[in-house]
Amino acid sequence: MRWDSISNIVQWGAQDLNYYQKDYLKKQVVYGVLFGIFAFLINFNFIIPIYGHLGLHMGEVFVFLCLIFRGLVPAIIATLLSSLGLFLATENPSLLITTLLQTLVVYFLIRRGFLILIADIIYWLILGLPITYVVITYFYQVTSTDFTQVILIKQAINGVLNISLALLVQPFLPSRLYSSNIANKLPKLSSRIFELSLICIVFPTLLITLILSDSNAQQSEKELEEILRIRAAHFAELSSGYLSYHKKAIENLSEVISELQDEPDQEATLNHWNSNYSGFLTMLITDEKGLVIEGVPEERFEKLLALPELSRLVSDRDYFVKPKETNQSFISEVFLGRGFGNDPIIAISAPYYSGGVFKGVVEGSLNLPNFSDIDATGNAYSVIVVDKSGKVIYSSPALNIKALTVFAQQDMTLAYSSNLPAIEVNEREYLYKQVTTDNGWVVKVLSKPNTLITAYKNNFYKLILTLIIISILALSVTRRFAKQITRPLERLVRYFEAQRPVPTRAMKYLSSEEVESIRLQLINAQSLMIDYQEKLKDEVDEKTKELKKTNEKLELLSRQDQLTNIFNRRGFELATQKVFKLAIRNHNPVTFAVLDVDNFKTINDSLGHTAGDKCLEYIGETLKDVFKRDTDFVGRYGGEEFVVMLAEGSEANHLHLLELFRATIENGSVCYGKQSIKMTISIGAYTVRDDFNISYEGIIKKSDELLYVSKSSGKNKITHKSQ
Ligand SMILES: Nc1nc2c(ncn2[C@@H]2O[C@H](COP(=O)(O)OP(=O)(O)OP(=O)(O)O)[C@@H](O)[C@H]2O)c(=O)[nH]1
Repeated sequence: MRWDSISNIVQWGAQDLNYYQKDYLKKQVVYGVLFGIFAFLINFNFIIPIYGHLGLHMGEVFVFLCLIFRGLVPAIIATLLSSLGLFLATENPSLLITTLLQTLVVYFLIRRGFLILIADIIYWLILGLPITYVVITYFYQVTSTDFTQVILIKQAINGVLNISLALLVQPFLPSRLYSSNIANKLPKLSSRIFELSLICIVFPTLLITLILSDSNAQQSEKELEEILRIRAAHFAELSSGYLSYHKKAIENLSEVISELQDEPDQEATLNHWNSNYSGFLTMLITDEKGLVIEGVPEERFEKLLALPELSRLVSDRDYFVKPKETNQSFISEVFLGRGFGNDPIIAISAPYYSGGVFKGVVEGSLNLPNFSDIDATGNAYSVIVVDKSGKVIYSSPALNIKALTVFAQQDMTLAYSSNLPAIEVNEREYLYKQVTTDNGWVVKVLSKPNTLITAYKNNFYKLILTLIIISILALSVTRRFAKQITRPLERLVRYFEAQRPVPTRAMKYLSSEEVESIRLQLINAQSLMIDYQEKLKDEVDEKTKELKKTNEKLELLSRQDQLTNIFNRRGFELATQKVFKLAIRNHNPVTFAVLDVDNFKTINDSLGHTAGDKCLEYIGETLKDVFKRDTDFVGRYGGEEFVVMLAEGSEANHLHLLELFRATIENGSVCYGKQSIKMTISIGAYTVRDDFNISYEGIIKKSDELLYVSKSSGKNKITHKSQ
C-alpha cells in the first residue's frame, strides 16, 4: 500500500471522529440550554415566598437533573442560565458563584463515589454556608446575627430541597435523556436504597416543616402586630385620658375663677389646683388682654413679675387667642415655654368670665416628661407620640429623640417581615404599629425585629434538628432494610462462588419472590455446571491418556528403526552410552562392532529396493536372534550399516557371537518371490579389555577403521582388535 493512501485513510478516520465529537458536543450544549431555560424560567418567575421577603428558588432542580442525566458541561450551561434568572429576580450576583460552585463540587464528589444528596450536604457545610455568610455580612451588611443564621439555614435547606426534588423527579424522565454515568463506579445496592429512602423522608419533611415554620412565622408576626396595636391603642387611650383629665381640671379651674373676683383668692385657688394636679408644670391666669396676672409655682412667677410687663403678655399665644375666640377650652400643640419656664410643653387653657364677659384665660402647662409615667412599655417596646404638626411630644428614652424635634419618618421594608411596617430611628430598624388619638396625635409603638427573627430562627433550628434525627433514623432503618434485601442475594452468590451447593431449602425469612427465583436458577445453573465440569474432566483424562500413549509411541519411534524394528542410531546411542561408561568404570570387556552388508548396491540395483529392504529386515531379525542378552545391543546406524555392542562376557565369547552372526548371514538366504538372495557381511570389531582409557566416540572410530580393513581385504570377514 502506498504512503498517500494510508495517510488518506487516517485523515478520513480523523474527520469521522471529529464529526462524532462535534455532534456529541452540540447535543450536550443543546441539553444544557434546554435544562437551563427551565431553570431560568422557574427562578425568574416562581420564587416561592416562605418568610417575609425570603423565598425558595427551585430552578436548580433542573441543573441537578442536567448534571445527573448529561454530565458536567451541560450542567454548567444550565447553572449559568439558572443563576441569570435568579440574578434578574433578586439582583443578587453572588448567587452565581454559589450555584456554580455547588454544581462543580457536587460533580467532583459524585465522581469520587459520594451519593448526590450527601455530596450536596457536604458542599453546603464546607463551602456553601461560609460563602453565603461572607456575602450577606460583607456585601449586604446584614448585622442581625439571628437573621444571618436564618438566611444561611434557608439557603442550605433550599439546596437540599432542590437536590431531593431532582432525585424524586429523575425516575419519571425518559431514560433516553441519559447520556452516561458520571460516577466512576456503580453505587452499592444498599447505598441506592438508603438514598431513595432518605429522599422520600427528607423531601416531604422539609416541605412540611417549611410550610409549618412559615405559618408559625406569620402567626408570630400577627401576634406581634396585635401586641403593638394594643399597646399603641392603650398608650393613646392613657394619653387621651391624661389630657382630658387635665383639660377637665382647667375647665373646672376656669369655672371656679369665674366665680372669684378677688386676686388673693385666685392665687390660692391656682396654688390649690397646681398641688392637686402634679402633671402641670406651671399654671397661670391672664386678664382679658393676655397679661399674666397670676402664676404658679410662685418663685417662677415672682421672677416674671420682676421683668418688664411686656414679658408677661401672652396675647399672641394660641392658648390665649383660641379660648378667647371660641369660648372653649383649648389644647395646644407642643411648644417651647417662654419666660415662665423653658420646657417643651402642651398648654391647656380655658376662658373665664365675669358676668358673662370674657375676663381672661386660665392655663396649665402639661409637663411632658410626665408621659414617661404612662410609658410602661419596658425594654422590648418603645413609644413615640407625635403631634399633628409632626413634632415629637414624647419618645421612650431608649430611642434618644428629643421632644419638639420634627419626626422625619423613614418607612422601609424589612426582608424578614411581610405584614408589619418598619421604620428606621437613629439608624436602627424597628417594626411598628400606630394609632391616632382623638386630638390628632399619632402614637407609634416600636419593636426591635429580633423577637420575630428569633422565633423564625428557632423554628429553623428545630427543623434542622428534626431533619438530622430523621436522617439518622432513616440511615439506621434503611441500612438494616438494605442489608435484609441484599443479604440473601450475597449468601447465594457466596455459595455459588465457593462452588458449594446452593441450598435447596427455601430461605423463607428475609427472602423474597425474586430472590427465591434466583436461588432456583442458581441451583439449575450449578447442576449444569457440575455436569459439564465432570464431562470435561472425563474428556480431559481420556485425552491425556491418548496423548501419553502417542508420546510414548513417538518416543519409541524416535529411537527405533522402522524397517528392522531394532534401535536406530539415536536409540542405540541413548541405550549404550551409559552401559558403555559403566562397563569401562567396572573394567568389564566391551566389544563394539560395525557391520556392513557387502555389495548391497548390486542387490538393490538388480532386484529392486523392496528386495533390498527385505534383506535389511532379515539382517535385523538375525541380529536379534544372535545377540539375545540384556547386555547385547544391536542397532541400524543408517543404510546397510549396523552396530553391535556387547558389554558382558569375555572377548572370546564376543568374537564367537560375531562370527556366528557372520556365518548365519553367509549361510542363510532371503526369499524374494522366486528368488533366493544370498548375502555376506563385513565386520570391524574392537574390544576394550586391558586399557580402559577410551571414549565412546573413540571405540566407534576404531571399529569403523577395522570395518574398512575387512572391506578392503576381501569382505565377508571379521577384522578384530583389542587392547
Ligand atoms: N533397499 C534399501 N537399500 C538401501 C537402504 N539404505 C541404503 N541402501 C542402499 O545400499 C547401497 C549401499 O551401497 P554402497 O555404499 O555402494 O555399498 P555396497 O554396494 O554394499 O558395497 P560395499 O559396501 O563396498 O560392499 C546403496 O545402493 C543404497 O541405495 C535401505 O534402507 N533399503
